[in-house]
Amino acid sequence: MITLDDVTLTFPDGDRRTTAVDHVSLTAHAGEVTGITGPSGSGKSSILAVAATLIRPDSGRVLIGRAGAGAGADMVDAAALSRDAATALRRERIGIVFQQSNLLPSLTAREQVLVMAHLGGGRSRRRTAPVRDRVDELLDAVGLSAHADKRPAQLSGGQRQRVAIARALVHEPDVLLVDEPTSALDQERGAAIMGLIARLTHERGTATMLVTHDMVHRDALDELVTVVDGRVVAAPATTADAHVPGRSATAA
Ligand SMILES: Nc1ncnc2c1ncn2[C@@H]1O[C@H](COP(=O)(O)OP(=O)(O)OP(=O)(O)O)[C@@H](O)[C@H]1O
Repeated sequence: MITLDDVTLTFPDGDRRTTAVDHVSLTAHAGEVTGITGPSGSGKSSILAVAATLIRPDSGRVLIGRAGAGAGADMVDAAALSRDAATALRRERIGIVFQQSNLLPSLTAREQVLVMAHLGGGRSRRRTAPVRDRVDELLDAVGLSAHADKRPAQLSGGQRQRVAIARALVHEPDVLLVDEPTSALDQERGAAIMGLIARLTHERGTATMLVTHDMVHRDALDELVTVVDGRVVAAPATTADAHVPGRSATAA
């Protein structure tokens, strides 16, 4: 799981500071997709950057723990780590999928994932499996076995996102952070990517935090947090009892 505990983040803004994240507390549980939504500029990407240890917050804790670890035994406060230790934590325990898939143009789909598997430590719980087997298993899991030898230019936008997802999962991270995964996709491909993220999250037990402004894909989220002006305005709700404005109108 990952917990942001009373996190505040400000940025310099002329001679004052802008508060991008304002005392935010939220948790993404293992095996669940927690969506973060809200208007443009509300702080969604900033929350994700703090969760990813890419930006250190002004205050608050970023607690990361392994799925199944009892009573916080394996919890680390990423916000309190040195830069090097945060980098190591990110490599080993956090997978990140950005809006654009950021693939290397010269590498095939398989090579993109292999490179990531060889980079950094990682501490796969299935270390016994050779790296190549793990990579091929992941490519299969994201539905890309038939395209493993293609380069990004030969893949569709949705296929490129699938490679990015496989790459983010190759270390079997505790936490998966996903920023607007459907922004470059049409609705059908977007729904397929969201369904894939939900399935892999449930199967692999990752604590997935996913930024989206698009409630079309609400059903793929287990929980939903709404952020306005850097603050959480709606507590996480389960799929069963969440009321999403406009959802019933869409269904009608
Ligand atoms: N690097 C930065 N330097 C200064 N201000 C920043 C920086 N990054 C974000 N901000 C400010 O912090 C606030 C939150 O921005 P953020 O990008 O987190 O919002 P967002 O909800 O992800 O927006 P969008 O949906 O448009 O991507 C905004 O006021 C933005 O201008």
